[in-house]
Amino acid sequence: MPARTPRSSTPARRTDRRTDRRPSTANHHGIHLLRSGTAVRGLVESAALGPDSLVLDLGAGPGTLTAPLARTGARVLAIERDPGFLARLERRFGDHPNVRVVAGDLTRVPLPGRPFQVVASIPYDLSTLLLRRLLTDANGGGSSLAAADLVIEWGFAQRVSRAAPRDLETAWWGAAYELRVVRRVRAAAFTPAPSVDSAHLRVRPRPGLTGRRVRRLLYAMLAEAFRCPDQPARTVVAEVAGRSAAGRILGESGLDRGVRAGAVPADRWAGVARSALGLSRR
Ligand SMILES: C[S@@+](CC[C@H](N)C(=O)[O-])C[C@H]1O[C@@H](n2cnc3c(N)ncnc32)[C@H](O)[C@@H]1O
Repeated sequence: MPARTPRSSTPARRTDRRTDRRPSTANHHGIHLLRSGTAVRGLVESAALGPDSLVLDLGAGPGTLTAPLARTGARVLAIERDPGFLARLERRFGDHPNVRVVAGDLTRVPLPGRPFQVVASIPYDLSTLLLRRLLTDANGGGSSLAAADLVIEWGFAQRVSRAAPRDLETAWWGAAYELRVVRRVRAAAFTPAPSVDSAHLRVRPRPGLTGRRVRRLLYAMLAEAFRCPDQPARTVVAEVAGRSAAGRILGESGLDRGVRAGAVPADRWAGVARSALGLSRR
């Protein structure tokens, strides 16, 4: 895929602000297009799409992912805001029966109301914002995301997929969703190559966490745990679920009595919340 200089000033694949690292590429728009067939195939296969699926290609560029997504038979929304890329997408997919090219800004384009998947190589600088848009919050607000396979900056992927997250927001994401790095996507897999590697991040909602009560309880525990990560997890559970139940809940969840709240893996908190409500942990 030849490098192409878009006409707009789109800040596409720039490093997420939290990392302070910036691609050193000469491409002043910072747009890095996927050119690795392995990475593209890995994303599309992981998504396991079929004719009933609705999939969003967020930041579709020239259609590198849009084309293999369309071949699965899924309905594809290719969302892009760069006029040059949009014209190219229209030329390629304007007559395609299951592709709709959407001119829109990823920060505010309306997301579908029905369950949808995302397969996309998203702009680095929108990574946090897009996860916030896609992943549901403790009150069930957010989108109808069923699954996502994303190419994001390696460091950001490591941060959000840590077993023991360091902040409340990533702990919530890790508790409510399985966030797994499937593979490293080397800088050379893009043209032009950015200065940092990327990752294929697989995002799937964890089963058994759809109810409002369990989500609220889970969030309350995480909030208490991250208010003071050095306190024992037992204190957190006692605070939220009651002192008398704390021992039983910890035992059922297989957590050591003395473990620090900040050291408990995010997915274990999901099990704790389910135990606290008398739900089975699987
Ligand atoms: C990393 S490139 C990926 C392009 C293509 N999907 C690929 O894999 O080669 C990110 C794309 O997002 C687009 N983009 C950046 N910011 C955007 C925004 N706010 N709204 C819509 N598209 C945006 C860029 O124009 C660019 O095409």
